[in-house]
Amino acid sequence: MVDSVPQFHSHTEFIFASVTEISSPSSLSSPATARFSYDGSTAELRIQHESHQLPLHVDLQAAQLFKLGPVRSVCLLEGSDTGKQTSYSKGVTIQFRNEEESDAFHCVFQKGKKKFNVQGGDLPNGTDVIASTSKFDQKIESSSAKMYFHYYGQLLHQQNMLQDYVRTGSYYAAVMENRADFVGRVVVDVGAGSGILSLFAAQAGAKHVYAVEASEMAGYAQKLIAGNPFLGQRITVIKGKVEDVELPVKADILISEPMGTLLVNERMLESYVIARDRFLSPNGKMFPTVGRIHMAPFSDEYLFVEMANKSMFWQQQNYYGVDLTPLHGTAFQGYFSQPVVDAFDPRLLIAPSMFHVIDFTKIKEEELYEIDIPLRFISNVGARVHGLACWFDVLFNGSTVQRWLTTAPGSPTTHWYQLRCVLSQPIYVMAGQEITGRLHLIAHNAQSYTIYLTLSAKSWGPGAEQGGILQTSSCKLDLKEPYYRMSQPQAYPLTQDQPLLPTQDMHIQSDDLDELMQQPSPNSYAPIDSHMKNA
Ligand SMILES: C[S@@+](CC[C@H](N)C(=O)[O-])C[C@H]1O[C@@H](n2cnc3c(N)ncnc32)[C@H](O)[C@@H]1O
Repeated sequence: MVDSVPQFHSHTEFIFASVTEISSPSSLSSPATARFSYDGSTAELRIQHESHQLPLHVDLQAAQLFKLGPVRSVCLLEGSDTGKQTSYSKGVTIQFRNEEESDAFHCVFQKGKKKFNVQGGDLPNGTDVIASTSKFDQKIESSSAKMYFHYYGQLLHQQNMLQDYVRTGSYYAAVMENRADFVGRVVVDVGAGSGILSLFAAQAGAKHVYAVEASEMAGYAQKLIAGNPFLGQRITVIKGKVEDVELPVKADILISEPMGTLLVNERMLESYVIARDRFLSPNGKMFPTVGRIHMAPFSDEYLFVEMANKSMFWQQQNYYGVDLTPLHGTAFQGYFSQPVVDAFDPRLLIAPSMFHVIDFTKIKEEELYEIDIPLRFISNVGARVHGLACWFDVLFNGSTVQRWLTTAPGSPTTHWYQLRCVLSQPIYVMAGQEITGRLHLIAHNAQSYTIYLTLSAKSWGPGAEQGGILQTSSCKLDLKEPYYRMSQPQAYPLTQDQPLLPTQDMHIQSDDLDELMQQPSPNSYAPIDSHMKNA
C-alpha cells in the first residue's frame, strides 16, 4: 500500500490512451487490461497485468492522464501467486475536488464510454484502454478551455472582431490582393469563428475551404455559409479542435487569425503551428506568415499614479472600525501584476523600439512555451521609466503583395490596443543612457503567459567612472488578467482619411523574408470607424 503519492493539482479532461503506451516497454511484455469504475463522485482505475508486477510509475502516469484532482491513493488492490505467475492489479483512486470537476469528468466519461461502446461502469477485460493524445487537452486546463470556447461561441464577440475594420480589412486586402495564392487551392481556416476568412478565401477563388472551429460558433458559421451559397458550396465547416480533427486532403494555404494581446495571449499560435504540421503541404503558405512583438520603454506619470492610487483604499485605518492596512501591500502588488491594455500616445515612448520575430512557418510549437527576449534601448530623453510598452504586427507574405497588419501606437486603433507592463518601482535615466533588461514569457495552462520583466540602468553621477550604480526593477504579471483602461475613446493621431480599399503602392515587395522582417510595418489603412474619427 502506498499512501503518499504526488498530488496532481491541474485538472484537464479525461483522456483515453493505450495502457501499453504509458508503460515502459520492458515493464509490459503482454497487453495489460485496465478496468475503470466510477460511482459519480469517485473514479477508480485498475490496471491489471499478468506475470509482471506493474511498476508504480505506471500508476502515477495513469493517474496523470486523469489530471482531475489529487490522487487519493495508489494501492495494490489484488495480488495472487499461482506458482507460475503473479497477477497484480493496481488501482488509482481519484477524488474530485468539487462538483464542477466531477460533472466535467462525468460528461467526458460518458462520451468515452460511447466511443468505446462500453456498457456499465467498467471497461471490459482486454479493452486496450484508456486515453487520447489530444495535444490541446494535455496542456490546457479544461475549465479555461470551457470558458474560452464559450466566449468565442457567442456572436457578439465574433462581431466585435468583425467590427475591427483595421483587422478585418487587412485580412480582406491581404487575401484579395493575393488571389494568385488562393485560386484553385485548398485552404484551411484555422479557428474559423464566424467563417469570415473562409468566405474571403472562397471569394478569392479557392477550390475548397475547410473551416475548422471548436466552439459552438461552428453552427453559426455553417448558417452564414449556407446563406451565401455561391461561395458556401466550396466551404466545409468542421466542428472540432485543429489538434483533433482529420481532413481528407492536404492544404495549399492556411489562413487564421490566432493573435491575442501581445501576439501570444490565448496560446492559439500553438494551434496554428500544429495545424501547419498536420494539414499543410510542404511548400504551402501561411496567412499570416510571421509575427513580431515590438517593445520600448515608456514614461507615463499619470498611469503610474493611477495604478498606485488604486490600492489607497487599503490604507484606511478605520473602515467601519476595521484597519484595512494589513492588506495594502498585497493590493498594491496585485494592481501592478496586471498588464495595462489601452491605446497610448506614442510620444510616451522614450527610446526607439526593438522587436522579436516569430516565424509561423518555421517555429516549433514547443518554442512558444517559453519566450525569452533580451532587451536593450538607448533613451532619447531624461525621464522616469515606468515600464515596457509592447505591441505586435503580422505579415501576410503573399506572392503578389506583402501586407502588414499593425497594432502600433499611433496607428489606427485595433481591438488589441497596446499593452504596457508597469513597474511598481520606476527607474531614472538620462538622455543617451542605456537601458537593458529581459522580457521572459512563460506559458501557463490557462491559455496565457506569466510575464517576468526586468529593466536596468547604470546610474550616472558619483561612481559613474567605475561603471555607476545599477538601478534595477522587476515585475511579474499575468497576461490573462489585464487591466482594460479604456474609459474614454482613445485614438492617436489619425492623419489620413481614405476609404478602406486595398492599395498596393504602399507595400515594398521583397522575396527575402529575412529582409522583409526588418522593415517597419506601414500603416495599412486610414480609419473609417466613425467613433474613432469623432474621438
Ligand atoms: C480570434 S478568433 C478568429 C475568428 C475568425 N477566424 C475571424 O477572423 O473572425 C479565433 C477562433 O478560433 C477558434 N479556436 C481557437 N483555438 C482553436 C482550436 N485549437 N481549434 C479550433 N478552433 C479554435 C476560437 O473558438 C475562435 O472562434
